[in-house]
Amino acid sequence: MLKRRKISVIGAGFTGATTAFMLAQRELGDIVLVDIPQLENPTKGKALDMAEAMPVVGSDVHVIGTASYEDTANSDLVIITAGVARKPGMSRDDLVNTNAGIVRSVTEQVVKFSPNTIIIVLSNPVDAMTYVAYKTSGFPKERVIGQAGVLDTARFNTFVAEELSVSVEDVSGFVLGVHGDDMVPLVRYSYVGGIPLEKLLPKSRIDEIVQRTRTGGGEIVNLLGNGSAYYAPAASLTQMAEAILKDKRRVLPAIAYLQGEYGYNDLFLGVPTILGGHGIEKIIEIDLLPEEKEALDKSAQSVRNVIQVVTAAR
Ligand SMILES: NC(=O)c1ccc[n+]([C@@H]2O[C@H](COP(=O)([O-])OP(=O)(O)OC[C@H]3O[C@@H](n4cnc5c(N)ncnc54)[C@H](O)[C@@H]3O)[C@@H](O)[C@H]2O)c1
Ligand SMILES: O=C(O)C[C@H](O)C(=O)O
Repeated sequence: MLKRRKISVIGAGFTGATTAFMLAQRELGDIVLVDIPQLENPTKGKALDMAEAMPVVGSDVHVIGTASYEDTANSDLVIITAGVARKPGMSRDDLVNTNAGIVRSVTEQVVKFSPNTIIIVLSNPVDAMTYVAYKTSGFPKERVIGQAGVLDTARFNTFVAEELSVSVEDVSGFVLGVHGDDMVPLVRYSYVGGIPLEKLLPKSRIDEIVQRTRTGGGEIVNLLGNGSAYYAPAASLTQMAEAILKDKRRVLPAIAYLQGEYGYNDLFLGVPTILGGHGIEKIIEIDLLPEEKEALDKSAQSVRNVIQVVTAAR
């Protein structure tokens, strides 16, 4: 008999609820949506509403809402979205002190009830929050992963597809590094239908798209006015979850623990990975030109600066 998969989504706010719904719609597993005790009823309400959509979308999964981590026991996958989101004028790094405490306490509970699970972290500043989850969990490195690159690459792909008036399916961008303004969109490794992007657009236009990608999260924060993006982040988490739960071995950018790869140690940073049933199956190392490595070094340094804040505060 096939075993039903269990996915817990911690944080039932904009990204958590949207992710739970996308996962349920895709029939990837039973969903446990968790938030704080003060929000138990709204969390139950969101979950019940989603469950009642399943007959319409034709998906046989259970969705429950709860404030009790016992309900998350033996999850195959846990997605952490708990924490505060930034407002206009803030950087993601401004969230570090509040969210480090939340991610630490959530991870402790997750690990207590699901010692064999895989964790994907979304909470910002996500590179450092993935580090916090890793250190708190004591899990092997392949089972703690951060989401950034799928979203940042999706933004890049969106802008390129719009510019060239082609299908988004044919654009294959490549964004590495920190989830922040120092991220590294690698134009040299970006293609449209197999054709190098540099052959299709002038450098000046590509530079504008790179800059818009770097500040893509902030563009949405400014438009929303109170909160940050959630549809594209939820879609990105769903793609990563599917790769893991179906052991697809997808080649996707993810925030991974580096031990020597790209010349960095004891650091979480966005790199190309193979995502499969064990989590990060492999980190792919690619050749970088000196200026690309310099940009990645800057990215790595900005993650280190935030990690320092987290470790100094302990
Ligand atoms: N990495 C990325 O690409 C990316 C993308 C989007 C959002 N984010 C980040 O994800 C986080 C969530 O964003 P959002 O838009 O869903 O925010 P939100 O405010 O809508 O939801 C956050 C939820 O977390 C809950 N929460 C707080 N403390 C908790 C705890 N201890 N246990 C359980 N739940 C708790 C809150 O009650 C709230 O419901 C933010 O930090 C945001 O910056 C990251
Ligand atoms: O921009 C944010 O604060 C949220 C998220 O990291 C994003 O990129 O949309």
